Amino acid sequence: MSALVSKWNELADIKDELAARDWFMGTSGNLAIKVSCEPLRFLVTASGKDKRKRTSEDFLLVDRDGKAVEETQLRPSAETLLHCAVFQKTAAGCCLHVHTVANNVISELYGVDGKVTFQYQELIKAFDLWEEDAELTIPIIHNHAHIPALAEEFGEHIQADKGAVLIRNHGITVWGKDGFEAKKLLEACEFLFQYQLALINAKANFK
Ligand SMILES: CSCCC(=O)C(=O)COP(=O)(O)O
Ligand SMILES: [Zn+2]
Repeated sequence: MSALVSKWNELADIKDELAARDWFMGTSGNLAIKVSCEPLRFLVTASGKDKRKRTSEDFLLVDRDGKAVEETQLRPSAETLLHCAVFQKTAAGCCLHVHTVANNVISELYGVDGKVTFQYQELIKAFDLWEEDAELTIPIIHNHAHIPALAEEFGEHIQADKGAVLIRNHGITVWGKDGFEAKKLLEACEFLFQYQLALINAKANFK
């Protein structure tokens, strides 16, 4: 099997799993997986599609600038520049972006601080934080309508081969060395967000 087909199938499987969690509401979300380093080529979701459906037109191959490599009617995701930033700056192999109610509410609650921090939570180990007092800090950036500006600010927070950034009242983008790691990090983040919201709610109702 060619690298392209194998990466296509890997990304399609991840897309199905995230769809099963209902993380692609209203055609939101976009996914990317690296196919080659030299030259940089990656598969990215086509823009505006219902990502819960599996079709032969779900992804297209783009270059390091996010431009389609072959003639196609498909448009790369409107947010392809964020995936470009990840693949240009790191050795990551996969980058996932989803909108969920939990990640949007957390981004609004903590948006004024520009970050949200988690400590004494087992699941921060997904980010290789093993010390008992370790903290996971996720930056929260402004939701610039101008995608190059969004990608610029996003890029300032890409400091390792794995990471996560919240975009205020928009969604989260995570990346990791491969599809398995990126999905693990995304699930860990969503767990932490849901926990935090449940805790705030429980405390408000605690007599
Ligand atoms: C309808 S959601 C608005 C665009 C967005 O934020 C998103 O994640 C999906 O855009 P795409 O171009 O990747 O379909
Ligand atoms: Zn989005």
